Parts: sequence; structure tokens; C-alpha cells
Amino acid sequence: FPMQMPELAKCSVLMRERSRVEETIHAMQRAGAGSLQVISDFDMTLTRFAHNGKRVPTTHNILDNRLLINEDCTRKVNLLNTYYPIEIDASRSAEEKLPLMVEWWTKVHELLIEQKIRRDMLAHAVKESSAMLRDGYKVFFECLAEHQVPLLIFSAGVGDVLEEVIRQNHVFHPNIHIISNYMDFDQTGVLQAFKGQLIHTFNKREGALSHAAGLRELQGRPNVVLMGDSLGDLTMADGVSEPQNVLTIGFLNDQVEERKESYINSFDVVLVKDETLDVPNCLLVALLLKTNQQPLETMQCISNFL
Ligand SMILES: Nc1ccn([C@@H]2O[C@H](COP(=O)(O)O)[C@@H](O)[C@H]2O)c(=O)n1
Repeated sequence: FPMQMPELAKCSVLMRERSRVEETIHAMQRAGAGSLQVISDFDMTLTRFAHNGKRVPTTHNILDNRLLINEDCTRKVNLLNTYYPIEIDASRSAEEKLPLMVEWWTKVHELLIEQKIRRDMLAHAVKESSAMLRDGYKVFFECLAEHQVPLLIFSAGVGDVLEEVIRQNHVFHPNIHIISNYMDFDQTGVLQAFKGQLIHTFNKREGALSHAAGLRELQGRPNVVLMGDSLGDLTMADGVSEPQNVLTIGFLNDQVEERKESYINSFDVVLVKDETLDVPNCLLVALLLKTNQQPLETMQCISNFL
């Protein structure tokens, strides 16, 4: 890296092609906020992966609370956690993982339905959980809301829980749209099913084509910042019609050495074990506040923020 950007040489920020990142940022700056949309995964992308050496719960994990499920269900759900190493296994293809992911999600959802979870208990479970958005989340959410840039949160987690997490963090603004697995409650407020087609880590393309593509608020915004923690997240922008500039940011949280190469080859910017939203925030500052900057200055701004 050139001398004027020493921070970008930090080993936690990896870029396959720095010049492409610069060019994309510059093109997005020229087009302005009105052309931009942000598409982000939720669990382990907008939320932290770990805190003080302990894993931060996913939206599914938050449901593991005695207010909602019994001990036997906890035991059965935990037995199914053997699917997580498969989800992140660098030696298996997405095609190979796909049926196993369907199996994981389906079994867990069936177990949850058996528990007759009550809708009015969800907020309590989120309050009692150690759910945590990444450091810098306030700047991220506020900045997008203030500039009326749509934020599509595309999650294979549980939508009702996800909504409660962002609500309890006071960042559920009107620019947010969510595609996720939503619970279906009966008229007494008891979980009876999950709505619509199951979303797991490796079928987000289908959801993008069937749901995101139809969202009126996202029309006419051909520039996309996409954020995810899985290679499956790269398909979240497949529903954008005639995309012009797409900048992808990948959070590499786990199995770093095994997955580094594939992440660098797939995402434009890879953030290794970075629990913050500092880099996306820098980008947003550059795209939304400093519209006349040159790409080099933008990169300097990102460097300063880091
Ligand atoms: N029973 C399950 C199923 C999935 N997970 C994890 O949740 C993540 C999905 O949510 P995204 O917001 O990241 O799309 C996924 O990566 C799984 O690891 C889980 O914890 N329990």
C-alpha cells in the first residue's frame, strides 16, 4: 500500500484488487445517495461474532431461553449444532451443504413449533440474551436513515427476533426492510408454523429474486454495498435490476486460515476478526457526506477511521 494509507495495510483489512475498490467507491460517490442501497446479512454481520471470548447468540440461539423452550428442546437443538461446522467447512461446496442446511433449519423449526412459543415472550428473551450489534452500529443505522438510503437486512435467522434486537437497540428506522424466516402465530399468540419459503445460508438467491426484486423502495438504486459473513451472502444482491456498482464486504469471523483465500477471491473487502462496523461506516461517510472527494482521499478517510 502507498505510504499515505498505512492503516489499510493492517492485516485485518484484505483486498484482492484495491484499485477496483477505489474505482467502485468513486463511481458510487459520483452517483450520490439517491442511487445507493445497502444489503446486509444479520447474524454475525450486523451482530458481533464474539464478545469477551464468548460467542454472541444468533437469532436462533436467543430462542434458547426457558421462557420459550424446555430443557429437552435445548438438548435436542444443541445436538443439531454439529451442522454449524458443516456450514463453514471450506472443503465442501455450497451444493453439498445445501441439503444439510435445509435439514438443520427444518429440524430446529419443528422443535421450536412443538414448544408452543408465545409471541409476547420474545421481547423478554431478547432482553435477557447477550445479543450484541457490532461496535459502531449507531453510526451505521443513523447515517443510512438520515440520508434515506434503504437498508435491506436479509437474514436466514428468525425475523421476529431480529426485529426485536434492532428495536431494543433503538435503531429500527423506516428505511429498513427485512427478509427473513418469520414465525406464524395463531390467534392466541402461540407459534404454529414458520411463514413462507425457508431461508437458509445457501438459498438467499431465491429470496432475492422472489422478494427483494419486488421491493418498490429499492427500485432505481443500482449501486449496492453488500455485507455478509458467508459466501452464500454474495447472492443477496441478485434481485437488483441492472446493478451498476456493487461493493461487497465480507466479515471473516471463524476458520480464518481455512477460508481466507476463498473470501479474498469472492468479496472486494475482507475484514478479518473485526468486531466493528468501522470500515462500512467509513465507506458510508465517504459515500454520503463527502460526495466530491477523490478516491485517494476516500481511502485516506477510511484509513483515518480505522
Ligand atoms: N438453528 C440454527 C440455524 C442457523 N443458525 C445460524 O444463524 C445464521 C443465519 O442467519 P444470517 O442472519 O447470518 O443469515 C447462520 O449463519 C447459522 O450459523 C443458528 O445459529 N441456529
